[in-house]
Amino acid sequence: MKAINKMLCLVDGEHYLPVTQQAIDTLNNLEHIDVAGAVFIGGTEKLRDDSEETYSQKLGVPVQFAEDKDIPYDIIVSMIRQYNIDTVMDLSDEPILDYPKRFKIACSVLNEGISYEGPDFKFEPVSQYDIMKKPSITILGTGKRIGKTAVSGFVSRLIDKNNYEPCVIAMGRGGPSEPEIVHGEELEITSKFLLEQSEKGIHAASDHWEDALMSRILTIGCRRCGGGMAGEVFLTNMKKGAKLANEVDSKLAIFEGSGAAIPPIKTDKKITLVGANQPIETVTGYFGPYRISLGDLIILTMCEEPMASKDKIAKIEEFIQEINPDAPIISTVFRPKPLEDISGKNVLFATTAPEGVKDKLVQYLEKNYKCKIIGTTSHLSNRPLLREDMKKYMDNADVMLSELKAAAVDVATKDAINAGLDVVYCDNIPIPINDTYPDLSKTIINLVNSAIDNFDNQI
Ligand SMILES: Nc1ncnc2c1ncn2[C@@H]1O[C@H](COP(=O)(O)OP(=O)(O)OP(=O)(O)O)[C@@H](O)[C@H]1O
Ligand SMILES: O=C(O)[C@@H](COP(=O)(O)O)OP(=O)(O)O
Repeated sequence: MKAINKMLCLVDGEHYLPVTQQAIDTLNNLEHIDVAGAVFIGGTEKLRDDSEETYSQKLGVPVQFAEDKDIPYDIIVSMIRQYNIDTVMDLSDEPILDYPKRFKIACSVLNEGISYEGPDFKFEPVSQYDIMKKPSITILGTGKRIGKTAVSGFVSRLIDKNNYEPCVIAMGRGGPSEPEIVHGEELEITSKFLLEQSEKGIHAASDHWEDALMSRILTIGCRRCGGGMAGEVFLTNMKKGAKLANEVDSKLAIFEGSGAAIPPIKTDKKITLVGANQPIETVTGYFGPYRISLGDLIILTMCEEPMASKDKIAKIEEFIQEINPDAPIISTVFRPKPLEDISGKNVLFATTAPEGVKDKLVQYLEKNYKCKIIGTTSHLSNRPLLREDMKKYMDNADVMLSELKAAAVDVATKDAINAGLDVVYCDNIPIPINDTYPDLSKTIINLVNSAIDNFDNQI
């Protein structure tokens, strides 16, 4: 049986009161809707009386007024809680609400776990299915390639080393049709093995292969198609993957988002990744604040020039602090870490990192891994350009060093093996930009411990 939908309406004084009243009556006349209250969010053009009492009487529902000229985001949230609201219905419009204000309302409403609707839109909080029978965490992000897999690898290795026995469940747009277990803890995942997988038609650079190779733990690969503005996916088999995660030999599950899509599984704690390289409005506007508010720990990635200036990093940190004051924030950069010894070798380095940081990464590799980088390509995700770049340098290289992403297997690994090169894969390690931030490893262990406490307290 369908439950009654308790609504909170957003109204304004730019509408003539009888018009708003008709809209509320129309909603209330529907059997499944109960308008439990209204928030007067501003506007005086057609306002004849500005008392909460008169408005409440005329509209037939409790009304609260904005106390100042800005949109009363806090009153909307407090009324949602007070009246146990299911849906916020927007009966206002320009000029009181513009797009940025509506997104801000949407983030506040979705954060309360309810829907925000207007005449031609409906936003819903991301699905969170309650499946897990062991402690779990989520790693989600505000965009594509901002380092979820890199951080997930760092987290899994760290907690594995500390005997928490994690497994990782990843979903990707190249993931398998049935959730697939990869025993990273047992399998020897070599370049030849990955190439064999790729030749069977599998996306062998998919996130769960990367996780398994980089972290040497059990991973479960899932797929997803599409991603909504607030992080919902159109299709995924991650629910099945979560059930599998309950059964496998591990004590803690790490769910990894894909792009800006959020794993649809209810977990005990969440880490939100924010890319300092992203346009600032993607972080501070649209559904960036929603994702940031979901995090119990916020890791800012790519915090260096040319992706982000000091000023931009400070602005993002300040914004995060304002909207999610309880979550620790740690600003980081990534540095490459080859999985095998490449000292003394002539290396061709393939990455998806932007051209602008290439020189920094090359210097870092040469200094820390005593190799000679004789050529690089940042075209790992563009097969024709990658092939062209590889041809230029392959004759002089001993080793193909590549991230395990995009065309790393079907092009980089394949062509390198054919040319007689050794293939070594390369991880990306998050490193805090200075020591004013909380210690990354300790903060992650604290988060994992509180996820375990949270799980234990719910049993
Ligand atoms: N110093 C750096 N500066 C900028 N980008 C870097 C740097 N080092 C590595 N990168 C890039 O950061 C990205 C991290 O990718 P990763 O797969 O971890 O992100 P993701 O958020 O999991 O991506 P997806 O959305 O595909 O799941 C890679 O493209 C990598 O090349
Ligand atoms: O298909 C996958 O597993 C990932 C990784 O793809 P590549 O990095 O290998 O392209 O794609 P996602 O949908 O998360 O962007």
